Amino acid sequence: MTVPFEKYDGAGNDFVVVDAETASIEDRAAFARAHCDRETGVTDGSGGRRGADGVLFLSLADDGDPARVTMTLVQPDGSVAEMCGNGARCVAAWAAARSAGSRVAIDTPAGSRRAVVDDGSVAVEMGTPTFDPEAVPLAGDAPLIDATLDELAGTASAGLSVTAVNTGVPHAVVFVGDVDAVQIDAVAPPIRHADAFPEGANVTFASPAADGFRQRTYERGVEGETRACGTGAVAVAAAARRLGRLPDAADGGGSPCPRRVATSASPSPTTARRGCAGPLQSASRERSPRGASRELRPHRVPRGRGQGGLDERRGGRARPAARRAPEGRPRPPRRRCRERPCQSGGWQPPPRAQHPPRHRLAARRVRARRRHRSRPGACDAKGPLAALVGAFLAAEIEQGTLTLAVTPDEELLSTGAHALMTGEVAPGGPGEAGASVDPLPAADPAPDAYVVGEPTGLDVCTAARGRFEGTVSIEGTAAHAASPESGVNAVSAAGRALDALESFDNVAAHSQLGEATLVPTAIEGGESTNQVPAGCTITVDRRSVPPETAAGFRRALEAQLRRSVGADPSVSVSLTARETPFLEAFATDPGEPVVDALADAAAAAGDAAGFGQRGAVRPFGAATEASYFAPTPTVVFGPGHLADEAGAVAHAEREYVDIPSVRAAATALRKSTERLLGGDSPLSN
Ligand SMILES: N[C@H](CCC[C@H](N)C(=O)O)C(=O)O
Repeated sequence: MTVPFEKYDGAGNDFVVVDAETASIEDRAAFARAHCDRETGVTDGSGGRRGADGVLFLSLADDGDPARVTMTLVQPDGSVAEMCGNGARCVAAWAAARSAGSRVAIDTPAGSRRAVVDDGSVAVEMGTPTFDPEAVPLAGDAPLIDATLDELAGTASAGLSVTAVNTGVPHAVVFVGDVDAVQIDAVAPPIRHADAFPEGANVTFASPAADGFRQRTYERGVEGETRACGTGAVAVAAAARRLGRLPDAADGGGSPCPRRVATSASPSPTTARRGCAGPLQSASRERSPRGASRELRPHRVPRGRGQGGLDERRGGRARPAARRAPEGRPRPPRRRCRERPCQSGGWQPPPRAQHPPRHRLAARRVRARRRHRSRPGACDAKGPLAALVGAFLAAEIEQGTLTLAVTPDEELLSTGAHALMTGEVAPGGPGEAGASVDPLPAADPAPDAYVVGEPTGLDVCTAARGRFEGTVSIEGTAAHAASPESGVNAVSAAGRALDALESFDNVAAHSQLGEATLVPTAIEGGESTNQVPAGCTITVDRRSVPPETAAGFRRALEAQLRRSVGADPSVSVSLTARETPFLEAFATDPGEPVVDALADAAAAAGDAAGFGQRGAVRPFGAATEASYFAPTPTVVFGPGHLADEAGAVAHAEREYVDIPSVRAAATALRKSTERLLGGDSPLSN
């Protein structure tokens, strides 16, 4: 049998291209193994390279704009790759040459990708890179960010720092001083086959260059180095951004990192920029070596100009902000407890707060008018912050470390908490351009517990639902409404999709949080009243319960919708992109010492202040960043209420907090801290 083929080259990645509509090949893996071989494989007779980096089997749908093509890349070892950046560019050029328009929709196993072919140059939408361990995929349940793998000890790749990212396919990105000096055939295979990557990984080395990075990739499926790799280029950009290795933005601000990254027609290095603004501060208290001093100091601050206690003369490290007098006790073993209230836009005194004379405070409330949606007021979360600061300053601790961290942007993207926990300053996050911070969990020893400040009415909240927003995209084929059979109606298919959303049942009811919910909140489709609509999107709001993650939800929903809607039209689900992790569901075991200690102390303080029964252990009713700190035991606690008998309080014009409840919260936090960091601490280490 003779199989017609073409040979395409994308930035150095070369592919055999076979039109799957005209050539039917039974064993695609055997075909690819035979014809991609660099010694004995195909040649196009023009003196070019023998063999290929893979075979692209392509099916072009009948006319449409954009042209729609299904791409299957079978690699030299017979495996199928979910995505290939340079392959996709070749596919776009191939499809555009066979259709009228310049726009192409490429269906890959990793999802649908749009491409534009313009005068010989091809730009392909590359999707959103993810470090989510489930999506990479990784064997463990923590992201792999600039970390060494123990299992590489004794191999040629021992000690290399790896960052795992999925850009359609998994990549292990390794930054080195000089990519040209890397013995890639020796160094890459141990990483490519590491147990950490249950489905293997492409291994991409990168080193800084004048205008970006130089890159070399050892490809899974090729089992060798290729001359270029599009998903690898995106992986370098994503990892560089995550690790703060991108050059500063020229203007020192803004967020020029694109959400979507397109490979260009030339094999140029990848560059991207970022900028950040706003403070991130935290403070630690611990015994000095002689047990003598306590200090309040910025614990971690961004490198850069002197905001938030920075001192350039000290190489950008924090300078002490305040000290307290020596106490002269011996230093016991270190132990940490973290406290972290969040505040959008940095901490500010409550706008128009009233400060009556001290002796009259008990009967008065601080009222604050919200001037802007992103500036929460008195109870969300200035009251909780005041209580945490009060407790932090007053607590008598006998052992361990108590840290107060104040981070901005809780209401929107949680860039402050994200930086605190990962060391990564997301675009638009706190600090200067190119900032980095010391991640809190890297402290030695790691934290035992976190208390997140929120208005809980002095109750101890141990769980909360997560919140994700996603878009269901249905893509059919447009046709004249007079002959509907010649099209594929995306709006009709949306009916089947809505039914499937009703019955979506991915996760069992949670003991503390009950059922997850899934609500379609917006729907859009069709362009003209006499046309079979080709596209329809449904926006969905998911309130999740453990153990569901955002990535798991997306995958499960897409699978269910594909089952319900069928193959044509195509259905995909994407999560609304954000620069920081989603606020996922969290649940702390109510038996944890931090829960007990705070519940007892809150009950006593509430009682003493005449508030009646307080300190109940219950779920929190609003979104919270607590999942950023979990699975370390985390509780949400503070004075004030999200709503009272007269209606909404938090985020409302009438937002207020009772000063006596701020005092009671501070007392509860102080007493519970003293119990947790006292001589008879119930903490285990
Ligand atoms: N070998 C890769 C896929 C090809 C990626 C590459 N050629 C690109 O340009 O993105 C894998 O199995 O994951």
